Amino acid sequence: MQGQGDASASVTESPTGGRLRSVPVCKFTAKEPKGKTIMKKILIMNGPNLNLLGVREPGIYGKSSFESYLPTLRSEFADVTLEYYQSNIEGELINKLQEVGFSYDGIVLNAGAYTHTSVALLDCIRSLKSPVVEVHISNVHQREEFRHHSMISAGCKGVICGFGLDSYRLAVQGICNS
Ligand SMILES: O=C1C[C@@](O)(C(=O)O)C[C@@H](O)[C@@H]1O
Repeated sequence: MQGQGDASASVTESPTGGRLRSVPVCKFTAKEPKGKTIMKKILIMNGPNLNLLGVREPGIYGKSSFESYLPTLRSEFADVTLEYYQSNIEGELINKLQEVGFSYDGIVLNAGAYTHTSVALLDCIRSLKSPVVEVHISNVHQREEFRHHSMISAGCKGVICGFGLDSYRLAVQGICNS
């Protein structure tokens, strides 16, 4: 928590007659009134084709849309503001990451197929202050070989895959715990 500092320096006589300059002291006062809790802010971001969850390959990704899962997730983290953003466009994902990535407590990112291709997303993630957790619904390591490599993992705090939509809950929990 940040507070407003009141820095002051003073000069005193030392026992040996010399003059001592004291180190400036910061007296911090909490900005928030007592009892007010500050909600953590986490963005959940889905990349291309994840707007089709529930419709797209249900045998792999399940039968629920993300929008229908979100209220359950929010109710499990009542003390966290969980925002949601989806785009099929790489540049839009980057714009959003840059917008929130210097102030939010964390980002849960399922970059979809951009996971396996996007140097631009990796560069962006590496530029941010907020921790990013990479998420996949499916276990990408049990699937085609081109899904085994992630371009973005190296910039992420952690990776969760293979737990269906529960992967998102585990990622939010991971951010809250760290
Ligand atoms: O779009 C997706 C979804 C995915 O990220 C997953 O959540 O399992 C796995 C990716 O390989 C794929 O391109």
